[in-house]
Amino acid sequence: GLGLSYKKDENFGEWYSEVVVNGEMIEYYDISGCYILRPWAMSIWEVMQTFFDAEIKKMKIKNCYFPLFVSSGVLQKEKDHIEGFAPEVAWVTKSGESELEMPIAIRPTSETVMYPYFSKWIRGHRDLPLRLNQWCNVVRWEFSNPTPFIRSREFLWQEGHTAFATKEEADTEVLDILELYRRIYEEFLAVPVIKGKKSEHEKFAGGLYTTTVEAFVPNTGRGVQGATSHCLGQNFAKMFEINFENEKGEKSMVWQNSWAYTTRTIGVMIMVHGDDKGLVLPPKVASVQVIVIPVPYKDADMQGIFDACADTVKSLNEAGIRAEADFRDNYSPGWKYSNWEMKGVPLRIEIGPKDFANKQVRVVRRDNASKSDIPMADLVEKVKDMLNNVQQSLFDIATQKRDACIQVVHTWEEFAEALGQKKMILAPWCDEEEVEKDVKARTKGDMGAAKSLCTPFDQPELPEGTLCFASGKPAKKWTYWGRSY
Ligand SMILES: O=C(C[C@H]1NCCC[C@H]1O)Cn1cnc2c(c1=O)CCCC2
Ligand SMILES: [Mg+2]
Repeated sequence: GLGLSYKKDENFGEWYSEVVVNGEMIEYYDISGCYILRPWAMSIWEVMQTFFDAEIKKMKIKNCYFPLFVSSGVLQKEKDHIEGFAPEVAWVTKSGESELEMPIAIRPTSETVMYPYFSKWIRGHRDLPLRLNQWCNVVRWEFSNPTPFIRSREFLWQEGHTAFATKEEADTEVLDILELYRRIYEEFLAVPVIKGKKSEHEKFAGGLYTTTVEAFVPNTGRGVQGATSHCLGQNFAKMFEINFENEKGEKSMVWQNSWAYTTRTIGVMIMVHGDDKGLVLPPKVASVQVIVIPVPYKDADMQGIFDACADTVKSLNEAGIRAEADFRDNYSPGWKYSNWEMKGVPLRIEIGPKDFANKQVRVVRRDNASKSDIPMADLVEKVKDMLNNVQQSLFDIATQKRDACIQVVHTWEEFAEALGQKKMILAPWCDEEEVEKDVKARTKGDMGAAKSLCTPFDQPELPEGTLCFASGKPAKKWTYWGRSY
């Protein structure tokens, strides 16, 4: 039938797999871990891309495109960068029937593709800052359970790669980009995130430090890294000899950043807002914000009703609202209601004989199913307000639900209990990597181990003498912990 056969709160994994297909976002593909992004998903990616691309252009960052393929020698150049990840790298070994002389890697990320050319292009301080971005796909042959949008073997992203003369400039840009990522989640996807720094153990090994926006999925009690903005320090400059002559004529290495967000953003939004009727799309990213449906009646003036629907769509479109009408004559209104609810369209407008006679329309909100009758004369303003209310309400409710999952703890017992309750845990930590590894070891299990998610920039008060929840040593900071994707 039309509805979902799994409930979000009972079978989350099955609910998610079903809702991404029934909502016409994803089609499963015959290669495991690879998915077809249908237009209903691609349009969301494009809304975010339009915003982010415009913002980085304001920062004088330029788009480029580097090859998909990486030669083996270059890829192996940075051992710690690749060491832990080697099994994830996909290789081309043949063309047709013949073996390639040298296997060629498919980019899992583009540091090693780009940086030999950064070295060639950057000679003097006038060549700095060099700030490039590319919108592309990358391939990582993941083995843990593939999940549409959240963990796939190929995904779309943007990857920014920048080089500066000073660390200060790099540090500033890291946070400027992280703020854009926060805006993507909170202003577009209506998903609350926490800005913070990754631990030494969780950061990108090739970099100096990693900042992150951390989201959380209440249903699974798992944190999810929403996007990352790294300062690479001078590590890659050393490796790839990216030097410049500064104003004093001295030769020095550049300071670099790299930053990315991916199509994982869409999966997080679905997990947070979706319900048992299907997707629930925040208006900002919905390619159809309002669907207008004629409600036929046996001897009613249907032409008048169809015209009213067309006029409604026209006036909404002229006001910049993405509206469509569903005139398909082979489906009942009831079928259409369920179909567009499954696809998560924020507002539905019904126009039947009574509405038409009273020069009003019936508006139904997808997020809370509330109904209201609006005079046609006030329609555009009222719909604009309703769309803003839906956007804000989705964010407020998601924030309340996320906050309800946060548990502050001081001892291991409290930590273990909160973990069992699928919480995101805020705990005082001594900031020692050995202790972090110990937490992972002590929480290993079939649900996956707990790990540090981030040390929030917004630090609560840490009273003198507070002890680390895991080691009992003097705590240095408050850190979020939990299971993650
Ligand atoms: O990709 C990065 C760092 C950086 N890459 C560029 C964009 C920002 C940020 O993601 C880390 N990383 C993750 N995953 C992998 C690699 C890797 O370098 C390399 C090998 C395959 C898997
Ligand atoms: Mg990975």
